[in-house]
Amino acid sequence: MKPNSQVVELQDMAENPSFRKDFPVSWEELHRNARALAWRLAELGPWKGIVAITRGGLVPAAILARELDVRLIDTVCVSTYDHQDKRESKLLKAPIEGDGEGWLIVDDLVDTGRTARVVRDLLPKAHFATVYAKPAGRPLVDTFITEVSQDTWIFFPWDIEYRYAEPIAEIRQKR
Ligand SMILES: O=P(O)(O)OC[C@H]1O[C@H](OP(=O)(O)OP(=O)(O)O)[C@H](O)[C@@H]1O
Ligand code: HPA
Ligand SMILES: [Mg+2]
Repeated sequence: MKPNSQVVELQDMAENPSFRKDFPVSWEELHRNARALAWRLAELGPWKGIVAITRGGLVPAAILARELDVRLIDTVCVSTYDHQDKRESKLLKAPIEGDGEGWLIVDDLVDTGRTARVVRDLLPKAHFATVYAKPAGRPLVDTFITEVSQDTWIFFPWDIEYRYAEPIAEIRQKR
């Protein structure tokens, strides 16, 4: 997202027919959900290590690593979106070698599942965990915490800042 452009982005989003609802997530909410994910994953471990899908998976991976006492952390670098526009998934850096058995793959969310499919193909035996899931990507995730509808765009705390919020009545008047 461009700096200082949240209002513009939210208006863009309202005009984007694919994403009709916005779902802003605070740092506290993300932390709480990532810890809830850690409780579930703690029962399924122990884990050899974590593979974080950059960049969105880095913050949840750090929280999970702390909670699960995992010190071995790798990354797989995949880029699929240019803000809300989908592109070809590009693999910029591969993760550990092997089939991923005993490893945890972590991302912030699955949306269409395109990114997840790329990483699952690389590490077919790893356990795939995300904080959020949309219905199209849900079958690709082993463990997640919160489901949101497909027409929702999740705004993560690292992509937003505190701003004046227009009253709902005024937003509705303009539609
Ligand atoms: O299920 P999908 O439709 O593939 O969408 C989910 C992926 O999209 C986002 O990453 P993005 O490509 O925007 O890169 P980023 O994590 O570096 O922001 C998000 O962090 C997931 O990795
Ligand atoms: O809803 C979303 N929010 C942030 N990044 C994303 N990448 C795909 N879908 C989303
Ligand atoms: Mg990502």
